[in-house]
Parts: sequence; structure tokens; C-alpha cells
Amino acid sequence: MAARRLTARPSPGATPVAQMIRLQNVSKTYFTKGKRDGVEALKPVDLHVPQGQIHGVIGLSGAGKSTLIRCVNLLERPTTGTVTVDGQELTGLSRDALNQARHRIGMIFQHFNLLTSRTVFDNVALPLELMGVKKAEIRERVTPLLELVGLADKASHYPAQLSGGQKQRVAIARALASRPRVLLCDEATSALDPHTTGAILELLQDINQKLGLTILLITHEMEVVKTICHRVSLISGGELVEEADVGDFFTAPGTRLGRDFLNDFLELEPPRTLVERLEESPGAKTHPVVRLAFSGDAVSTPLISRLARECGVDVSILQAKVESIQDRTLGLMIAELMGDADETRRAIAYLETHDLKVEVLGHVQRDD
Ligand SMILES: Nc1ncnc2c1ncn2[C@@H]1O[C@H](COP(=O)(O)OP(=O)(O)OP(=O)(O)O)[C@@H](O)[C@H]1O
Repeated sequence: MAARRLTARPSPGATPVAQMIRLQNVSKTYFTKGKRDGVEALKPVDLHVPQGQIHGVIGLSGAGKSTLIRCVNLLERPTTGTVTVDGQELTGLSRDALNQARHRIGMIFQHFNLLTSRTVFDNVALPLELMGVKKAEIRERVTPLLELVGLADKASHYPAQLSGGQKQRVAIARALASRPRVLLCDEATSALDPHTTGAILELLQDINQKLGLTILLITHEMEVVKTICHRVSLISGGELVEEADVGDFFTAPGTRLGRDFLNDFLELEPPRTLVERLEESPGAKTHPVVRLAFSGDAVSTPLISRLARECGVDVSILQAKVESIQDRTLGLMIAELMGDADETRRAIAYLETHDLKVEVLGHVQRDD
């Protein structure tokens, strides 16, 4: 499958934004002792994330998300390709230089990875201690970080005394201690309830805006992508199969897998009784069942009644939803278009000329 568009395109006349993360031809095959064939977890991929962007990578379990994100800071060394962060090619660095470079890449994990024997303050201070920062400076740097993540009053608590959301806040503060340019988030909200997830996502968004931090996150949750990402890549079988701005992805995913993710997220599927009757090809006495997605002006235009008037088809709406995706309003509908073959063809063309994305889900036999 071809990737749709792999780099963020600046609008004409706009100043090009610096690339903060650049993966070129990066692949990873895991080899196990005693076995000749390895597991090709990541096929050669290219990924570019501009400075200041929040980029999400979404995929099913086993698709290669963790492998991809761990290749960015070389926790996994890629089998092929180059990784460049903030203009520095990490794949070409010596071990010492790589350790230095990693200070500019923070990372948070699903299970927080805090040291249970250290207090909140000391967990956040740890990377600074390892960097040899003096005690007084550590205090000066850790205190505002605890304030930033809303845990100033928990400095002397131990991880066991904190909720999951609070633990992730400590992990975020720790990741920020070395003043990174990039934050990698490995399923950072997957262990949290929806309310806490929302609060952590808000914090990440806040950090992105306040500090101009570039964020690369992996997730299997569309909610995460919808809430904070600017751009999203879809990963499947170790390949990046689609990339788009989040608004476009939610309006018109370019792959079957993208549509499946969206339909699951929106819980927008035709009724089961209809699915059982759906045929792939049109017949002499069938009419199409379509999924319509519309955004912008089309949301407020009475297109369905015009469709009936101008194309002579009846429209039976089976499901409809209006969603807010960041600053865009998105309408989605599953409908049967009832008319003869010419009329329904014209109706679909009419919808497409009015900027609706139309996907024919199948055809059902007419009752007449
Ligand atoms: N250290 C390893 N050795 C061998 N195979 C591995 C290793 N790590 C991952 N894999 C395999 O590589 C593939 C991709 O795994 P990866 O963990 O990157 O996927 P994922 O999308 O993050 O999955 P999940 O969401 O379940 O964590 C899987 O088939 C997995 O079994």
C-alpha cells in the first residue's frame, strides 16, 4: 500500500518549519539466538515530524508502534536507515555522544517506570543527577517542573502513594528535566481511565504549546489522536500505510484500515440486519448504501433535501453523527439512496461535487 503523503507540506508562502524528527529508510528486524529468520517488525519507513508538532502513530497490537518509537532514541537500534533528531544524526554517533544527544529526547511509558524507592522529587531529579548537575541547580529546576505538572504538594510522596494519573505526571516532569526538544510517548494514557486520560492529554498539549516541544506518540486509541495530534500516521504490519492531517484523517481516511479505525471510534456501522443483506456489486434491482462524510460549509447546507429534489432519489438515513474534531465540525451519515441506477449515480456525483466524501458500502435489493 502506498503512503498518502509523508511530509507536512507548508502552505505556499509560509516559512518552512524545521524538521525535528527525521527517519529515513528505518527498518528493524529482531533476531533470536538459534533462529535463522528474524521478525521483521518494521519495514523501511520514512517519517518526518516538524518542530513543534504533535504527531501520532496509530495501529493495532503488533503493528510495530513500540518498535518505531524506540528506534527514534535508539532504545532499539534500527537494522537499516538513519535517525536524525534536531539536526543531529543519531545513528552515526559514538556511545558517549549518543548518551549526550538523548538528553534532548524525553520519553514516557504506559507503566510510568518510576523508581519506587525514590520520592516524587528524587524521581524527577534523577536524570539531572546522572548528568552531574549540582544539588542547588537540581532544586531550582525540579520545583518548577513539579508545579508545571500540578504536583508541587506531592514532592516528598512515594510513587505507591500516587494515583496512575499522578504517576504519569511525575514521569512527564522527569522526562522534561533535561530540557528536551522532543518528547516520545509510548502508549502514555493506555493504563489510565478516560477522565485521567483527558487530563494527561491536556497537560501534554499545554507543554507542547508552552515549551514548543515536539511530541511523537504511539497509541491504539483514536480519542488520543483526535484530542491532541496535529498529524497522524497509520501503521500496519510494520509499514506506515497512511499519513494525514488529523482533520483530513477523520473526514476521509485513505485506507480500509483507516476507515475501520474511524468507524469503530464513531460506532458508525450500518445496522447488522442491513450488513447481512449488503451485496458487493449492484444488480438490476438494487440501490446503494453509502457512507457520507462532510465538513466545513457542507455541514450546514441542506444537501439531503436538495438531493431528493434535484436528483429525484429518496434518502433513508440509517445513522448520522456530528463530531467536533479540534477546530473542525465533521458530519457523518450512513444512508440508503433509493432510486433507479441512473438517479442514484447522479445523486452520488452530486454529493461529490459538493465536497462530500462518498463511500459506497454495498448494495441492497429493492423491495418493489
Ligand atoms: N524483542 C523482540 N524480539 C522479537 N520480536 C519482537 C520483539 N519486540 C517486538 N517483536 C515483534 O515485533 C512485532 C511488532 O511489535 P511491537 O511491540 O513494535 O508492536 P506494537 O504495535 O507496539 O504492539 P502493542 O500495541 O501490542 O504493544 C510483533 O510481531 C512483535 O511480536
